[in-house]
Amino acid sequence: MDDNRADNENGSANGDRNQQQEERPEESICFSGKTILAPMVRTSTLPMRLLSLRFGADIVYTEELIDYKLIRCQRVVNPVLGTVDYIDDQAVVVFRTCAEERDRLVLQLGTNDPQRALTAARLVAADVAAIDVNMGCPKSFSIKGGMGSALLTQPDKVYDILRTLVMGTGGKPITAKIRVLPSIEQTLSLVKVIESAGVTALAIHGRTQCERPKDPNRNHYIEAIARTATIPVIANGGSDEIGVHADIKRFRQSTGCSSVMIARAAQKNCSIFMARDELLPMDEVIKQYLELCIDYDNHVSNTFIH
Ligand SMILES: Cc1cc2nc3c(=O)[nH]c(=O)nc-3n(C[C@H](O)[C@H](O)[C@H](O)COP(=O)(O)O)c2cc1C
Repeated sequence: MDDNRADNENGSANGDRNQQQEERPEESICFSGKTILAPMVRTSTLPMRLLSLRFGADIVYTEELIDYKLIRCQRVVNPVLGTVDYIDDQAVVVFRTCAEERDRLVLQLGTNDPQRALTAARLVAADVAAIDVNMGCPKSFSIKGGMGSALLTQPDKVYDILRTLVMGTGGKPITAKIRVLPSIEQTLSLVKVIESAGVTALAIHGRTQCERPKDPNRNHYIEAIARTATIPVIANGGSDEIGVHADIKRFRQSTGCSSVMIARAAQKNCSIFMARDELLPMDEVIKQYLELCIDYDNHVSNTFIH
Protein backbone atom coordinates (compact mmCIF):
# COMPACT_ATOMS: atom_id res chain seq x y z
CA MET A 1 0.00 0.00 0.00
CA ASP A 2 2.60 2.48 1.11
CA ASP A 3 4.68 1.83 -1.99
CA ASN A 4 1.81 2.81 -4.23
CA ARG A 5 0.94 5.84 -2.18
CA ALA A 6 4.53 7.01 -1.94
CA ASP A 7 4.99 6.62 -5.67
CA ASN A 8 1.84 8.52 -6.41
CA GLU A 9 2.50 11.38 -4.06
CA ASN A 10 6.11 11.78 -5.11
CA GLY A 11 5.21 11.41 -8.76
CA SER A 12 7.96 8.78 -9.08
CA ALA A 13 6.58 7.10 -12.17
CA ASN A 14 8.83 5.19 -14.53
CA GLY A 15 11.12 7.03 -16.92
CA ASP A 16 8.86 6.90 -19.97
CA ARG A 17 5.96 8.34 -18.12
CA ASN A 18 8.00 11.12 -16.56
CA GLN A 19 9.10 12.10 -20.00
CA GLN A 20 5.53 12.06 -21.20
CA GLN A 21 4.38 14.30 -18.37
CA GLU A 22 7.11 16.82 -19.20
CA GLU A 23 5.72 17.07 -22.71
CA ARG A 24 2.22 17.77 -21.45
CA PRO A 25 0.86 20.90 -19.78
CA GLU A 26 0.22 20.91 -16.05
CA GLU A 27 -2.49 18.55 -14.79
CA SER A 28 -4.67 20.07 -12.12
CA ILE A 29 -6.67 17.15 -10.72
CA CYS A 30 -4.95 14.75 -8.34
CA PHE A 31 -6.27 11.21 -7.91
CA SER A 32 -4.26 10.24 -4.80
CA GLY A 33 -5.91 10.11 -1.38
CA LYS A 34 -9.38 10.79 -2.77
CA THR A 35 -12.90 9.56 -2.03
CA ILE A 36 -14.84 9.44 -5.26
CA LEU A 37 -18.43 9.08 -6.45
CA ALA A 38 -18.51 6.29 -9.06
CA PRO A 39 -20.08 6.53 -12.49
CA MET A 40 -23.64 5.19 -12.33
CA VAL A 41 -26.04 5.31 -15.26
CA ARG A 42 -29.08 7.48 -14.49
CA THR A 43 -27.77 8.08 -10.95
CA SER A 44 -24.52 10.05 -11.23
CA THR A 45 -26.29 13.04 -12.75
CA LEU A 46 -25.77 16.66 -11.70
CA PRO A 47 -27.91 16.70 -8.49
CA MET A 48 -26.32 13.50 -7.16
CA ARG A 49 -22.84 14.73 -8.04
CA LEU A 50 -23.34 18.10 -6.34
CA LEU A 51 -24.84 16.53 -3.24
CA SER A 52 -21.95 14.07 -3.01
CA LEU A 53 -19.43 16.92 -3.31
CA ARG A 54 -21.25 18.96 -0.66
CA PHE A 55 -21.24 15.92 1.63
CA GLY A 56 -17.48 15.49 1.22
CA ALA A 57 -16.67 13.54 -1.95
CA ASP A 58 -13.43 14.82 -3.47
CA ILE A 59 -14.14 13.84 -7.08
CA VAL A 60 -17.33 12.84 -8.91
CA TYR A 61 -17.75 10.86 -12.14
CA THR A 62 -20.61 11.31 -14.57
CA GLU A 63 -22.70 8.37 -15.63
CA GLU A 64 -21.30 6.68 -18.76
CA LEU A 65 -21.95 8.87 -21.80
CA ILE A 66 -21.69 7.09 -25.13
CA ASP A 67 -19.33 8.84 -27.54
CA TYR A 68 -21.62 8.83 -30.60
CA LYS A 69 -24.48 10.30 -28.56
CA LEU A 70 -22.27 13.05 -27.18
CA ILE A 71 -20.88 13.91 -30.60
CA ARG A 72 -24.38 14.68 -31.84
CA CYS A 73 -24.84 17.31 -29.10
CA GLN A 74 -24.61 21.08 -29.18
CA ARG A 75 -22.95 22.81 -26.23
CA VAL A 76 -25.39 25.39 -24.88
CA VAL A 77 -24.84 27.79 -21.99
CA ASN A 78 -28.02 27.91 -19.93
CA PRO A 79 -28.14 31.28 -18.12
CA VAL A 80 -31.39 30.49 -16.35
CA LEU A 81 -30.01 27.44 -14.52
CA GLY A 82 -26.37 28.54 -14.53
CA THR A 83 -25.38 25.34 -16.33
CA VAL A 84 -23.68 24.16 -19.47
CA ASP A 85 -25.90 21.72 -21.35
CA TYR A 86 -25.09 19.26 -24.09
CA ILE A 87 -28.29 18.88 -26.05
CA ASP A 88 -28.95 16.39 -28.84
CA ASP A 89 -30.98 16.81 -32.03
CA GLN A 90 -34.10 15.59 -30.20
CA ALA A 91 -33.70 18.40 -27.61
CA VAL A 92 -32.66 15.86 -24.94
CA VAL A 93 -30.12 17.09 -22.38
CA VAL A 94 -27.50 14.36 -22.61
CA PHE A 95 -25.10 15.99 -20.13
CA ARG A 96 -25.59 18.94 -17.79
CA THR A 97 -22.86 20.45 -15.64
CA CYS A 98 -22.07 23.66 -13.73
CA ALA A 99 -19.12 25.63 -12.37
CA GLU A 100 -19.39 24.19 -8.85
CA GLU A 101 -18.19 20.77 -10.00
CA ARG A 102 -15.95 21.80 -12.89
CA ASP A 103 -12.57 21.13 -11.24
CA ARG A 104 -13.66 17.87 -9.59
CA LEU A 105 -15.65 16.33 -12.41
CA VAL A 106 -14.60 13.33 -14.47
CA LEU A 107 -16.69 12.60 -17.55
CA GLN A 108 -16.91 8.90 -18.33
CA LEU A 109 -17.04 7.90 -21.98
CA GLY A 110 -18.40 4.70 -23.42
CA THR A 111 -16.45 4.02 -26.60
CA ASN A 112 -14.84 1.43 -28.82
CA ASP A 113 -13.24 3.79 -31.29
CA PRO A 114 -10.22 6.07 -30.72
CA GLN A 115 -11.23 8.82 -33.14
CA ARG A 116 -14.83 8.96 -32.00
CA ALA A 117 -13.67 9.04 -28.38
CA LEU A 118 -11.33 11.90 -29.22
CA THR A 119 -14.05 13.91 -30.95
CA ALA A 120 -16.32 13.48 -27.91
CA ALA A 121 -13.51 14.27 -25.47
CA ARG A 122 -12.54 17.46 -27.29
CA LEU A 123 -16.15 18.58 -27.32
CA VAL A 124 -16.47 18.44 -23.51
CA ALA A 125 -12.86 18.98 -22.41
CA ALA A 126 -13.29 22.61 -21.32
CA ASP A 127 -16.14 21.72 -18.97
CA VAL A 128 -14.55 18.83 -17.05
CA ALA A 129 -11.41 18.15 -15.01
CA ALA A 130 -10.65 14.76 -16.60
CA ILE A 131 -12.01 12.17 -18.99
CA ASP A 132 -12.43 8.49 -18.16
CA VAL A 133 -12.97 5.49 -20.43
CA ASN A 134 -15.37 2.80 -19.25
CA MET A 135 -13.68 -0.58 -19.66
CA GLY A 136 -15.74 -2.44 -17.10
CA CYS A 137 -19.42 -2.41 -18.01
CA PRO A 138 -20.67 -6.01 -18.46
CA LYS A 139 -24.12 -5.07 -19.80
CA SER A 140 -25.09 -6.57 -23.16
CA PHE A 141 -25.57 -3.09 -24.68
CA SER A 142 -21.89 -2.34 -24.00
CA ILE A 143 -20.52 -5.75 -24.94
CA LYS A 144 -22.45 -5.90 -28.22
CA GLY A 145 -21.11 -2.45 -29.08
CA GLY A 146 -17.53 -3.56 -28.31
CA MET A 147 -17.44 -1.14 -25.35
CA GLY A 148 -17.08 -1.51 -21.57
CA SER A 149 -15.71 -4.86 -20.47
CA ALA A 150 -15.51 -6.04 -24.11
CA LEU A 151 -12.32 -3.97 -24.18
CA LEU A 152 -10.64 -5.93 -21.37
CA THR A 153 -9.50 -8.62 -23.79
CA GLN A 154 -8.40 -6.19 -26.52
CA PRO A 155 -5.19 -4.60 -25.22
CA ASP A 156 -4.28 -3.09 -28.59
CA LYS A 157 -7.62 -1.32 -28.82
CA VAL A 158 -7.31 -0.22 -25.18
CA TYR A 159 -3.92 1.30 -25.92
CA ASP A 160 -5.13 3.00 -29.10
CA ILE A 161 -8.12 4.60 -27.43
CA LEU A 162 -6.22 5.81 -24.37
CA ARG A 163 -3.14 6.95 -26.26
CA THR A 164 -5.25 8.86 -28.77
CA LEU A 165 -7.02 10.63 -25.91
CA VAL A 166 -3.80 11.33 -24.00
CA MET A 167 -2.09 12.82 -27.05
CA GLY A 168 -5.09 14.60 -28.52
CA THR A 169 -6.73 16.46 -25.64
CA GLY A 170 -4.10 19.09 -24.85
CA GLY A 171 -3.02 17.73 -21.48
CA LYS A 172 -6.47 16.90 -20.15
CA PRO A 173 -6.00 14.06 -17.63
CA ILE A 174 -7.27 10.75 -19.01
CA THR A 175 -8.24 7.83 -16.76
CA ALA A 176 -9.63 4.33 -17.22
CA LYS A 177 -12.00 2.19 -15.18
CA ILE A 178 -11.66 -1.57 -15.49
CA ARG A 179 -12.88 -4.79 -13.94
CA VAL A 180 -10.29 -7.41 -12.98
CA LEU A 181 -9.50 -10.31 -15.31
CA PRO A 182 -9.71 -13.94 -14.06
CA SER A 183 -6.09 -13.99 -12.80
CA ILE A 184 -3.89 -11.38 -11.13
CA GLU A 185 -1.26 -11.91 -13.85
CA GLN A 186 -3.73 -11.20 -16.67
CA THR A 187 -4.93 -8.10 -14.85
CA LEU A 188 -1.39 -6.86 -14.23
CA SER A 189 -0.54 -7.30 -17.87
CA LEU A 190 -3.56 -5.20 -18.93
CA VAL A 191 -2.65 -2.57 -16.33
CA LYS A 192 0.82 -2.30 -17.87
CA VAL A 193 -0.75 -1.57 -21.26
CA ILE A 194 -2.99 1.07 -19.70
CA GLU A 195 -0.08 2.71 -17.87
CA SER A 196 2.02 2.73 -21.02
CA ALA A 197 -0.67 4.79 -22.77
CA GLY A 198 0.07 7.61 -20.32
CA VAL A 199 -3.14 7.75 -18.32
CA THR A 200 -3.26 9.70 -15.05
CA ALA A 201 -5.13 7.17 -12.87
CA LEU A 202 -6.87 3.82 -12.99
CA ALA A 203 -10.04 2.73 -11.16
CA ILE A 204 -10.39 -1.01 -10.57
CA HIS A 205 -13.60 -2.84 -9.75
CA GLY A 206 -12.48 -6.09 -8.12
CA ARG A 207 -14.94 -8.37 -9.92
CA THR A 208 -14.56 -10.07 -13.29
CA GLN A 209 -16.87 -9.46 -16.23
CA CYS A 210 -18.99 -12.49 -15.27
CA GLU A 211 -19.17 -11.78 -11.55
CA ARG A 212 -22.16 -10.07 -9.98
CA PRO A 213 -22.44 -7.86 -6.86
CA LYS A 214 -23.16 -10.92 -4.69
CA ASP A 215 -19.71 -12.32 -5.52
CA PRO A 216 -16.91 -11.15 -3.23
CA ASN A 217 -14.82 -8.24 -4.44
CA ARG A 218 -11.27 -9.36 -5.15
CA ASN A 219 -9.58 -6.82 -2.88
CA HIS A 220 -6.32 -8.80 -3.02
CA TYR A 221 -6.16 -8.33 -6.82
CA ILE A 222 -6.50 -4.59 -6.37
CA GLU A 223 -3.85 -4.68 -3.63
CA ALA A 224 -1.42 -6.55 -5.90
CA ILE A 225 -1.93 -4.01 -8.67
CA ALA A 226 -1.66 -0.99 -6.36
CA ARG A 227 1.65 -2.35 -5.03
CA THR A 228 3.31 -2.26 -8.45
CA ALA A 229 1.41 0.46 -10.29
CA THR A 230 3.13 3.69 -11.23
CA ILE A 231 -0.09 5.72 -11.29
CA PRO A 232 -2.77 6.20 -8.62
CA VAL A 233 -5.04 3.16 -8.36
CA ILE A 234 -8.60 3.81 -7.23
CA ALA A 235 -10.20 0.87 -5.41
CA ASN A 236 -13.80 0.07 -6.32
CA GLY A 237 -16.30 -2.68 -5.62
CA GLY A 238 -16.41 -2.34 -1.83
CA SER A 239 -19.93 -1.06 -1.24
CA ASP A 240 -21.00 -4.28 0.47
CA GLU A 241 -18.37 -3.60 3.13
CA ILE A 242 -19.08 0.15 3.38
CA GLY A 243 -21.97 0.91 5.73
CA VAL A 244 -20.60 3.98 7.50
CA HIS A 245 -17.94 6.53 6.64
CA ALA A 246 -15.23 4.80 8.71
CA ASP A 247 -15.59 1.70 6.50
CA ILE A 248 -14.14 3.68 3.59
CA LYS A 249 -10.80 3.78 5.41
CA ARG A 250 -10.99 0.02 6.06
CA PHE A 251 -11.66 -0.67 2.36
CA ARG A 252 -8.79 1.66 1.44
CA GLN A 253 -6.48 -0.31 3.73
CA SER A 254 -7.60 -3.74 2.55
CA THR A 255 -6.98 -2.80 -1.09
CA GLY A 256 -3.72 -0.91 -0.50
CA CYS A 257 -5.00 2.08 -2.44
CA SER A 258 -4.97 5.70 -1.39
CA SER A 259 -8.21 6.40 -3.27
CA VAL A 260 -11.60 4.75 -3.09
CA MET A 261 -14.53 4.97 -5.52
CA ILE A 262 -18.04 4.29 -4.19
CA ALA A 263 -21.16 3.40 -6.18
CA ARG A 264 -23.95 1.47 -4.44
CA ALA A 265 -23.24 2.71 -0.90
CA ALA A 266 -23.54 6.27 -2.22
CA GLN A 267 -26.63 5.42 -4.24
CA LYS A 268 -28.20 4.10 -1.03
CA ASN A 269 -27.29 7.19 1.01
CA CYS A 270 -24.72 9.64 -0.30
CA SER A 271 -24.10 11.10 3.15
CA ILE A 272 -21.62 8.18 3.27
CA PHE A 273 -19.15 10.85 2.10
CA MET A 274 -19.61 12.86 5.31
CA ALA A 275 -16.87 12.41 7.88
CA ARG A 276 -19.20 11.47 10.73
CA ASP A 277 -20.07 8.33 12.66
CA GLU A 278 -23.60 7.90 11.32
CA LEU A 279 -25.31 8.49 8.02
CA LEU A 280 -27.75 11.38 7.76
CA PRO A 281 -31.40 10.31 8.04
CA MET A 282 -32.81 9.39 4.61
CA ASP A 283 -35.52 12.05 4.69
CA GLU A 284 -32.86 14.75 5.11
CA VAL A 285 -30.82 13.33 2.20
CA ILE A 286 -33.93 13.05 0.02
CA LYS A 287 -34.92 16.64 0.80
CA GLN A 288 -31.51 17.99 -0.19
CA TYR A 289 -31.42 15.78 -3.30
CA LEU A 290 -34.87 16.87 -4.47
CA GLU A 291 -33.98 20.53 -3.92
CA LEU A 292 -31.02 20.08 -6.25
CA CYS A 293 -33.21 18.23 -8.76
CA ILE A 294 -35.55 21.21 -8.78
CA ASP A 295 -32.76 23.80 -8.89
CA TYR A 296 -31.18 22.06 -11.88
CA ASP A 297 -34.39 20.91 -13.57
CA ASN A 298 -33.34 17.27 -13.44
CA HIS A 299 -35.45 15.11 -15.73
CA VAL A 300 -37.97 13.09 -13.77
CA SER A 301 -36.79 9.83 -15.39
CA ASN A 302 -33.36 10.44 -13.83
CA THR A 303 -34.62 11.46 -10.40
CA PHE A 304 -34.18 8.46 -8.12
CA ILE A 305 -34.91 7.93 -4.51
CA HIS A 306 -33.56 4.60 -3.37
C1 LIG B 1 -27.05 1.81 -10.94
C2 LIG B 1 -25.62 1.55 -11.37
C3 LIG B 1 -25.17 2.11 -12.55
C4 LIG B 1 -23.83 1.92 -12.95
N1 LIG B 1 -23.38 2.57 -14.06
C5 LIG B 1 -22.04 2.53 -14.37
C6 LIG B 1 -21.49 3.33 -15.39
O1 LIG B 1 -22.18 4.14 -16.04
N2 LIG B 1 -20.16 3.21 -15.65
C7 LIG B 1 -19.35 2.37 -14.94
O2 LIG B 1 -18.14 2.30 -15.19
N3 LIG B 1 -19.84 1.61 -13.94
C8 LIG B 1 -21.15 1.69 -13.62
N4 LIG B 1 -21.63 0.98 -12.55
C9 LIG B 1 -20.69 0.18 -11.75
C10 LIG B 1 -20.16 1.02 -10.57
O3 LIG B 1 -19.51 2.20 -11.00
C11 LIG B 1 -19.20 0.20 -9.70
O4 LIG B 1 -18.11 -0.21 -10.48
C12 LIG B 1 -19.85 -1.04 -9.09
O5 LIG B 1 -21.17 -0.78 -8.61
C13 LIG B 1 -19.00 -1.56 -7.92
O6 LIG B 1 -18.80 -0.56 -6.94
P1 LIG B 1 -19.62 -0.54 -5.56
O7 LIG B 1 -19.29 -1.80 -4.82
O8 LIG B 1 -19.15 0.69 -4.83
O9 LIG B 1 -21.09 -0.50 -5.90
C14 LIG B 1 -22.95 1.14 -12.16
C15 LIG B 1 -23.44 0.56 -10.97
C16 LIG B 1 -24.74 0.77 -10.57
C17 LIG B 1 -25.22 0.17 -9.27
